[in-house]
Amino acid sequence: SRLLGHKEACGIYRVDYSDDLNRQVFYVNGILADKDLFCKALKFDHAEHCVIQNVGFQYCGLDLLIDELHFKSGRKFIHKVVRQGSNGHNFDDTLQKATEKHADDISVTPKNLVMAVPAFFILCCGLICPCFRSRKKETDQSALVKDPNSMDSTCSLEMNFVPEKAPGSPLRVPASPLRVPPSPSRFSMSPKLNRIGSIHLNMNQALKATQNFSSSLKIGEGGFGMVYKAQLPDGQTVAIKRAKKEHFDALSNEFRSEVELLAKIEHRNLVRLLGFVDKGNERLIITEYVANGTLREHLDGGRGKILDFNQRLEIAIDIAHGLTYLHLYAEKQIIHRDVKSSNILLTESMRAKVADFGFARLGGSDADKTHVSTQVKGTVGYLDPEYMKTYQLTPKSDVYSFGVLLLEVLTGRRPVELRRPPDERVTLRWVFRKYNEGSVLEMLDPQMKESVNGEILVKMFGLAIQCAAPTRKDRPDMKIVGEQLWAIRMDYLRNGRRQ
Ligand SMILES: Nc1ncnc2c1ncn2[C@@H]1O[C@H](COP(=O)(O)OP(=O)(O)OP(=O)(O)O)[C@@H](O)[C@H]1O
Repeated sequence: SRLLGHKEACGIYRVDYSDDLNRQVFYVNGILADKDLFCKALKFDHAEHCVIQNVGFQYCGLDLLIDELHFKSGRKFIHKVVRQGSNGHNFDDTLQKATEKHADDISVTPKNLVMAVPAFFILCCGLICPCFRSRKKETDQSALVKDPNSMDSTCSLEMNFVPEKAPGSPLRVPASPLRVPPSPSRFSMSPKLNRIGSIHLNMNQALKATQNFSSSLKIGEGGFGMVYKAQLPDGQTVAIKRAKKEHFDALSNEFRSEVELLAKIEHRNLVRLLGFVDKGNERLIITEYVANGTLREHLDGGRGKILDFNQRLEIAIDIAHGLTYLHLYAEKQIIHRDVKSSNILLTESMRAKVADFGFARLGGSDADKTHVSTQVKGTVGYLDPEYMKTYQLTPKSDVYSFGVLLLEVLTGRRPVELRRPPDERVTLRWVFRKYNEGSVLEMLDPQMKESVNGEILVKMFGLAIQCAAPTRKDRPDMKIVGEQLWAIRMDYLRNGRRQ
């Protein structure tokens, strides 16, 4: 048998484990796995004469090998070993896919995460400024490499509106070309958008629906501007986002991007675009109204009842499904770019919808194109460090943000909490340390009174950490994340509640 050092290629599977405080956690190709699968992978590699240091043979009936190995005392984490594999089935298929994709990669080791996290922290501190938000101006470099498909390169978007002086015209205008006045201006109707059958409001109608943008109907405010709850004559309640005037120039691309992207998608876990107004000094987006506030508000306890664990799991699954749709099933791949808890809206039945596509970008459409080069946008604390470094945007940037968000869901903490002691300020860093110490129970949101089985928590935290891996190739696809969460939920419902 060969004794391998780090990063040497051998075997089909990359196997990792940790056994802090007698809690064993197994991974195969960076994905949480049960012991059987772990041992299967390990034995396979062993049969291939690939033996790795500290890999947990003792759990798999391979004790004879232990003497050959130089086990260190205390915590053990290991790694790396990848080679082209053979076809498997079920979970093996996933592993196989991951194996092929990760061939040259460094996996999420404590070592490289520990190295990445201070860098992440430094970045956070550098970017934190007055608000926790970074919307960097486009750099020369990114402008040069900008993808032609990027929304930023759209010169003008023709917008859709009904003439303002159409007395008595219904607010909901059926999509009919006959209603579309041809207009030479850049605000004229887009045939493509008109076909989607959105609600079309003119400014008078929008003013009426929002009672002149009454502060009593204001439901929120974001970077884009104010958001109002509005009632249409047919009784339908909608949300209307109104751009701040001073941001018109800066927001024009964002506005167009949001309208175009939202217009194309329909999924129960994504906030639906219903209409838009782009007229003179006003830019409005009309979306479905989601009644129960943001996920962040619920985590902060600002909505009364504290989310229970099952609700948190369902919310995480909903978000994963919404993002999977954007990444895989939308007409064109869409990368959200601003996945965060304040962009998740909850319905009355506590189902989650992903909102705010203001930063969204179309992903690479060519088969061989893996990323879009674009300006860095998003929110500090959620930003993929690799994207910040390379300007290369892929769906894995959303996976990273989702990982950070999942930690919020589990701990209730924000990604960065400056009022905490220094070693707890960056939630991801704190979680990683606690996770390695085997203290998962201590990380659970203290507002949540119920007890959750430690095994379930290990899986959840493990998945979140993996999503937030510093290198994108070590992060699972959103679809796999959804499947994993689903499996964890099944497990939880069967036997995850602690007595
Ligand atoms: N469709 C909606 N239904 C109900 N409430 C909404 C809707 N959209 C937004 N809101 C409310 O308005 C607030 C502001 O939303 P908005 O998307 O403009 O900003 P944000 O996401 O909080 O911040 P930013 O846009 O700067 O990232 C939200 O936090 C939410 O409370």
